[in-house]
Order: sequence, then C-alpha cells, then structure tokens
Amino acid sequence: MRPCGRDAQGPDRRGETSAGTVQQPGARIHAHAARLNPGGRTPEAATRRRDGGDTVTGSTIGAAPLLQVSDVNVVYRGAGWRRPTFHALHDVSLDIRAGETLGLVGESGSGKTTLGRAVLGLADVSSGSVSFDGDDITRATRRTRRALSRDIQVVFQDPYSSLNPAMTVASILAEPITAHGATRQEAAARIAELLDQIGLEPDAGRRYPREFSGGQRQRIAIARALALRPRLIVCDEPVSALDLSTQARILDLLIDIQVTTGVAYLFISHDLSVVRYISHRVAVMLDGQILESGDGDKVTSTPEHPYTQRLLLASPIPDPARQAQRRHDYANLA
Ligand SMILES: Nc1ncnc2c1ncn2[C@@H]1O[C@H](COP(=O)(O)OP(=O)(O)OP(=O)(O)O)[C@@H](O)[C@H]1O
Repeated sequence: MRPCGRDAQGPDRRGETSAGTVQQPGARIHAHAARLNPGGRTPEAATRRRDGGDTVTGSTIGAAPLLQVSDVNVVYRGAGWRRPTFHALHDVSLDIRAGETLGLVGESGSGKTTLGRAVLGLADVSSGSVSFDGDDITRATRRTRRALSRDIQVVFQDPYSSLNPAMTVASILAEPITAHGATRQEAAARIAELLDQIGLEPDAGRRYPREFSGGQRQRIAIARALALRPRLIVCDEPVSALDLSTQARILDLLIDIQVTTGVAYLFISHDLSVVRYISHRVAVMLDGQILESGDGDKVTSTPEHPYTQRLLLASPIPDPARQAQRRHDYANLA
C-alpha cells in the first residue's frame, strides 16, 4: 500500500494534512477508524447511513432499478495464433437503485473490475445486457453513449496516477464540464461548488495534484467524477491505497455526497469491512460469478455461502472475544 501525502502542503478543511496525518485531534477520527472494523460500526453510523428500511437520511432509494445487469458474460480473447480465451464473467446479474450503494466484494482476480468496466461500457460484453435507466449500454448508439457518459462516472483506486500531474485542479475539474458545453463562467461556478462539496479551500483550484496528500487527491478525483452530476458512480477500490483514518473520511464523504445528491454507487472492494460500512446491499464474487447477494448487514454478518463465511472469518476484528466467537461459529466450515 502506498503511503499518502509525502509531498503535499497544508491541511484541508477536514483535517487531512499534507503529511497524511490528522490535524483535528482525535476522538471523531478514531471513532471513524473503529467503525471500519466489522462489528465495530456504531449505531450513529447506521442511523446516518440508513433511516430505517430503504430510506437514506435526506434522500430516498428508488423503487425501480437504475442499473440492471442481466446474465452478463465477458470473455477476453488473447492475441496471436492460438488466441487463448479467458472467461472473466459468467452469467452475472445484479441491479442498483437510485441513491443506493451496492458493494461488490471478492478476492483479486474474481472479476470485479471487469464488471465495473462492463457497467462503464468499456468491456466487450459477449452476451447479456447492461441497462441504465432503460438504455442498454452494450448496444448504445454514440448519442446515447454520450448521454450515459454524463450519468455514469468512475473513481479509480490510485489517486496518484488518475489525475494529470501537469494540470491544475481547476483545469482537471473544468475538463468534463466544458466538454459538455458549459461556458467558462458556468464551469468556474461549478468548480467552486465541487471544491466546497469535497472540503477543499477555494484556492485549491490553482494548485497541482502533487501538492496534495493521497486523501486530498482522492477527494479531487471524486469531485471530477461529480462534475457532471452523475446518477451512478463506479468506485473501483477507491480507498485501498489510503491509510485507515483517511479511508474512513473518504467513505464518510461518499456517504454525505450520496445523502445530498442521491447518487448511486457500485462500490468495488476486496475488503469486507469497508464494503460493510458503506453498502446498503452486498454482492460477493468469485471466479467471475456472484455467489450471494442481499442486505449488506445480513450478507456481511451471517453469510450463507461458505466462501463469504471464510471471507468474514479472515477479516480483522479488534476484539479477541468476538474473534474467538466467530471462529467458533465457523469452526465446521469446509
Ligand atoms: N484484458 C484482459 N485480457 C485477459 N484477461 C484479463 C484481462 N483483464 C482481466 N483479465 C483477467 O480476468 C480476471 C478478472 O480480472 P479483474 O481485474 O476483473 O479482477 P478483479 O477482481 O478486479 O481483481 P483485482 O482486484 O486484482 O483488480 C483475472 O483473472 C484477470 O487476469
């Protein structure tokens, strides 16, 4: 894991300093970090995330699916004489409603990124369909694709390589806005809104990515994804490269943004505790297949599939008594 913030200067409004340390002391940040542990989530987090049933505080999860992935297969074809193939996704189906977070968890190589790419229209889908608000992404015309490029955005894992180091933050944020027809004045107003939304000072726009810590850079990447007011963001391991307390603040930022904008997330991670913290529903993936899916708390605390049970057993719990209890519960697993 890459340490963050070796080369940046100055804190942002949320206390992430350039050195990757937490400027505001304490309790709140430690509470955030503790909440990342399975079983350690506080009632406050649950209340903040969900206000009973399907209602997120301040915004409501839609009734109908916004994104519908149905029986999707992706087969990678190699180059060369024999053209070896690799079947990366097998009949994958899932859906996400407006304002909802679906966590997609699985080990490295299980096909999470391939599924994210299929949702973004970047993977060649061999069969099946990916529908967004009724439009099949796999068969979209250029015009529909352009419209979809507003609606579906992405945040990648590595905030160090996903931002152009030669551009100021303002130029990075302006790019998608002006590409979709906004005037410079409109873009400037939107950039000010975005910087405020992610908790950076207005003058951050004049600076370069290298001047920010890892957490701050990921905030900038999130602002870029938000620039066109998307309805769905594919978050592909967005906190994996960050230290624990920064992870917690980025997850809270994503939750706050969801509450205020109603955006939906496909949240990809190999870390069950992270997925458990942020997701309303969770899907577990292995070898290109969804093994089980359902309510986030249920899947991550009392999973049905032996693979998810093993994943849960392997995820860290700070309390030895709870860990012992869990080991006891799953002692008879194959
Ligand atoms: N362009 C490609 N050509 C051939 N095989 C590929 C290609 N891209 C991915 N794969 C293979 O498809 C499988 C799924 O990869 P994918 O990146 O989707 O998994 P992942 O769960 O996101 O893993 P990670 O967390 O390591 O990124 C892997 O075995 C990978 O080697």
